[in-house]
Amino acid sequence: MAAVKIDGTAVAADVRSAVAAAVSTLPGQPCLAVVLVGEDPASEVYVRNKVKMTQAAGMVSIHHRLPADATQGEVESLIERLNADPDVDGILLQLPLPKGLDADAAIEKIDPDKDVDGLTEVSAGRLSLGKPGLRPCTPVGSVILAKRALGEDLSGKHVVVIGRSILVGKPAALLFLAENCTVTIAHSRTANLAEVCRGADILVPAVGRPEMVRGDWVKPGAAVIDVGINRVPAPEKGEGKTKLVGDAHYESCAEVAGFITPVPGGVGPMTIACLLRNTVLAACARRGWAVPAGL
Ligand SMILES: Nc1nc2c(c(=O)[nH]1)N[C@@H](CN(C=O)c1ccc(C(=O)N[C@@H](CCC(=O)O)C(=O)O)cc1)CN2
Repeated sequence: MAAVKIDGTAVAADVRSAVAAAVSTLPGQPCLAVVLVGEDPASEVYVRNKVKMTQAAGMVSIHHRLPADATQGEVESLIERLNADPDVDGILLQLPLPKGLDADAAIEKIDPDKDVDGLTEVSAGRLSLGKPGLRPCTPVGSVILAKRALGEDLSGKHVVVIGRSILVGKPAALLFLAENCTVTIAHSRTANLAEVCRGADILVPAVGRPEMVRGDWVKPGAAVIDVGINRVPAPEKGEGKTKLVGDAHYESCAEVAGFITPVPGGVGPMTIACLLRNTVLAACARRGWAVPAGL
């Protein structure tokens, strides 16, 4: 039987609606500042969408652009200005940064209470200690989609996350652990990777290797939450054309899985929706507002 497709675009729209409804009940407007350095075309699109969706949710959007030859000092002093600005609730530094800039050092300058990407060491520490804090957006989106597939209670499910990146793999593993799942982090040195994956009730490929996970890696009925977004050549669409594929080979995995997220239209759209949610949570925590119900 073919897997049920989990429509991340629709779930993300639900999350954005819940954010907009929550914002309309707040005593003020949360504000998100997005910093884009350079002219990476994909980043331009993501930032444009972030600005548009922030405004559509009733929040204030500030967009700062720096040239590709901006210095580390210029990036960090902009972040420090945004830290000091009482009107700014969330700061997002769009990644990747142009070559020559140190993204980790720049991220570390972000006030953890405004770290709506959940990427600072303080945010990572809060997550690993199970303390309240802002959580990385894509991993949060992955957990929400897993719950849409399998129900709110994920306790006891065996989750295999493939990949150990700071942006996705490690925080996703910790978030599933917080849901009382049994979590395995697999990676490039994992022995018998296919066999490890076949043990998963929830399989989360997050390695950036196009269509690496095949149907025979999937336990019948499992949920595949595909975090990979890879642009690959698509000669079938014409010369020089490309398409997006996940880290899972959709057709073969869908034959075996119970649920699967597509690419595009799966985890990707959840990233911005969860960013908007984090901005509201950051604003409530900083300004002493109660978190509206439904968030
Ligand atoms: N500071 C950050 N930088 C980056 C992050 C991040 O979470 N924080 N993630 C990615 C880019 N990203 C948001 O910034 C992002 C990626 C993908 C999508 C998305 O909706 N993808 C669509 C396909 C879009 C397309 O056609 O190209 C999908 O999967 O359906 C949204 C946001 C790296 N940088």
